Amino acid sequence: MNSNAAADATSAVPHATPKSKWSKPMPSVLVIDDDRSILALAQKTLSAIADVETAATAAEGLDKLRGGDFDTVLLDIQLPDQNGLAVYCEIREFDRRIPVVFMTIEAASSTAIEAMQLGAFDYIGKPLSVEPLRDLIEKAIEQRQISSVPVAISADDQSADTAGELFIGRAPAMLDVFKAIGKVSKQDVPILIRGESGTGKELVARALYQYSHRGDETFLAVNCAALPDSLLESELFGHEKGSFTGAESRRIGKFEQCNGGTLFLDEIGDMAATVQAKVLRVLQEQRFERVGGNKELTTDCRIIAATNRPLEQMVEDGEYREDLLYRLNGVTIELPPLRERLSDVPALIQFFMSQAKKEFNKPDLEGLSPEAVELFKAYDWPGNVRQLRAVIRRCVLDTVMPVITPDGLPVEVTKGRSSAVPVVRENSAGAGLPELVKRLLEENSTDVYAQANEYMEKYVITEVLKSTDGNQSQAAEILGITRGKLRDRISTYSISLTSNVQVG
Ligand SMILES: Nc1ncnc2c1ncn2[C@@H]1O[C@H](COP(=O)(O)OP(=O)(O)OP(=O)(O)O)[C@@H](O)[C@H]1O
Repeated sequence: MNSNAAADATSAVPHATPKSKWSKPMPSVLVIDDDRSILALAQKTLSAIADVETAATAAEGLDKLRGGDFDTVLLDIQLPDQNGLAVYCEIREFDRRIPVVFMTIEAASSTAIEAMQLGAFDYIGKPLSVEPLRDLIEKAIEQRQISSVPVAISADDQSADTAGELFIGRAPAMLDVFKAIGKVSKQDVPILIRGESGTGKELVARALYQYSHRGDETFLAVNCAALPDSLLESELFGHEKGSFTGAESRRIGKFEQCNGGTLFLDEIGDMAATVQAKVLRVLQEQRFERVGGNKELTTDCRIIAATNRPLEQMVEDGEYREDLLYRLNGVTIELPPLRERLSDVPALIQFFMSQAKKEFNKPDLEGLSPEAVELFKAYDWPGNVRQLRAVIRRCVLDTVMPVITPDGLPVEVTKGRSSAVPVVRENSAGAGLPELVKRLLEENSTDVYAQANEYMEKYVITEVLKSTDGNQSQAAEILGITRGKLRDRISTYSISLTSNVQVG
């Protein structure tokens, strides 16, 4: 593929480099320990590399955490008022990206191992040694930096080299989207992003956040379709201890955590009436109560919502509140499906291919043959950009040749323009598993487990979808996974759906 052509096809919202937490002069570290000598030592050791805040109890620490902007937390595993692991879980609830380093009496204690299993960044044994402590905290801060790389929106074709995600597109409809982002990101109003699954709605939400006045504040995303109604309510608004079976402690919801920040509500159409009413109240009055609580709380949280569902129709059918729809769609950004902006396909191919080439270490890969590109441009991409990305990654992973030709493309793409009724394609799996394992063993493969698992997962999902005539809600229920997870797998494995199931 001509890289210049692809470069030309890449565009951007103008421009101001997105704000980053790292523009602040010093990273900041929170140290929570009831031993004053530890606090003093940490303060002295770390002050050269970070602003250090200290807290002597869990309650004080969590308070400071919520009121601050910390890049790493150094946490004692045994605090007087709360178990360190419980504190850790609350920190994760608040912001999953903050690395937490535990301090333990015995460096290899079982609690420390448990903490690592829960996802802690690392642990360090007491008594603390100055240099290992500084090195570890530096590493943690660096990790935080890496995980906070913003979505870049750039005209630069060095796109794939950028650590963050880029927003590719030059089709007129995408330029309108970029303009809209530029226009409304600084206005503190709710925004509704509409478009089919996989068109990039979450990318738009993150770009809106990064270019807003709240770009240095919290950004949290909730997929409303991924949780059952009762859990969604508690996820969004929190709950009081004992408010329902299993509510063993108070939980702070996303609206509260996100005070001052931006909350992205994905799949906003998938909400029970009770949750719709509570969300509407937050939009109107910024007020809500935790589940099982009487105390009225307030939040200053910008809401960005997304949906691929026909909300107007749902209002007509009595499934969705009209007042909520009007509150949400004051400003709407519409993302066109990929089939309506096929001119963006070459740039997207190049972007995803360069990423995959690096990730899968395929230095000899040159690109896609012109015939293959034509087929990509002729296909209608029912799964939109997410599907295109999954197909490219699969091709790059599978190819043993420097150029990917039509032979290396999935059958739905090579069939030319796909029919309006997509198909659940037969996966020749199931019976083929023993052969696959045998072949992988013969090839001295070192990822037999991953490949066999993928093969099985694809088979199981395809079979269940066939049994439900492509109905995803039923299939998710039968499989015992959320609809969000199912959608993700369908897209990853490029499974196409129909209500009239055929075997390809
Ligand atoms: N214009 C684009 N440029 C680069 N990558 C893109 C673009 N649009 C989408 N993507 C990528 O495609 C994938 C799907 O995008 P995203 O999750 O934003 O879609 P979505 O519309 O929110 O989907 P869903 O409705 O299923 O949640 C992501 O990996 C995203 O980074």
